[in-house]
Amino acid sequence: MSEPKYKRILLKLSGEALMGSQGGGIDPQTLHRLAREVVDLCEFGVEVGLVIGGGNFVRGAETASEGLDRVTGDHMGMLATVLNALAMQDAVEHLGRPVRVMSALKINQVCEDYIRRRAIRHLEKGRVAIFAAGTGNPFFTTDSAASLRAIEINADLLIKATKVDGVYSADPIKHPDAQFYSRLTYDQALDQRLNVMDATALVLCRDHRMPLRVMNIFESGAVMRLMRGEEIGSLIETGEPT
Ligand SMILES: Nc1ncnc2c1ncn2[C@@H]1O[C@H](COP(=O)(O)OP(=O)(O)OP(=O)(O)O)[C@@H](O)[C@H]1O
Ligand SMILES: O=c1ccn([C@@H]2O[C@H](COP(=O)(O)O)[C@@H](O)[C@H]2O)c(=O)[nH]1
Repeated sequence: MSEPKYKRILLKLSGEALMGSQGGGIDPQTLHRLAREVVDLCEFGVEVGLVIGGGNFVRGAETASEGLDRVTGDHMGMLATVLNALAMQDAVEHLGRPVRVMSALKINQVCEDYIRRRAIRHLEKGRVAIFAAGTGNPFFTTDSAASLRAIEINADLLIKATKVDGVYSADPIKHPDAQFYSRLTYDQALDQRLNVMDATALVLCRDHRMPLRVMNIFESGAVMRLMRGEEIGSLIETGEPT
């Protein structure tokens, strides 16, 4: 396929995967590999919005269980996503691709504020737009931020690139014999509590008919193959009303 199957995508990258084999932080080789893949997608003609998690640094729910105030922990988590976004901006820029970080929290000496119309303009101009600081609100996750931004920028597809190959009947890390689903509806994922993505994010995508592809972040070149028309990972869609 010489034309990409999807014109505009929102790619959600797992923060935790960025740490590579290290116990935390950012592994430079993993960062570079992912940046290369993003730039390759742009060169193929895909407009790419990115959301990167913060799990390689802080998760508010985890720090709360250790005694830190939940909202403070969530603020720390959102700032962690800014660290990842800035690192990715640098890596993408080094590969010669124009890129902008836009933050949901105001830190405009470091990066741009998130303004929807500006974000769309960046994408139209072929710049990678990295949406940092999640939704800007505590008690949410970057999965919800990814769903929100995908809908706002009118993406053709939301991709969650994570640590597993797709959606299973149960968490495949805890249940290696779980069944793989290549296609399912949001209602199925919600009813069966298939926790590959949080419920808020799934409901938002379902209600706005945003298709979601869940795939493995560690499989090099997989997003490009998807753009070339291959079936990779699991596709979640809004079912037809009964
Ligand atoms: N039914 C399921 N199918 C597939 N994965 C599942 C399922 N239930 C739970 N999971 C887990 O969900 C995880 C993906 O979500 P998680 O929020 O942990 O990661 P992420 O959003 O990619 O990372 P980060 O929070 O670092 O950005 C998978 O690694 C998998 O272990
Ligand atoms: O809208 C949001 C997004 C994120 N957070 C906090 O950041 C961390 C890291 O994000 P992950 O999705 O877990 O990678 C998250 O655990 C929250 O603490 C937030 O508060 N609001």
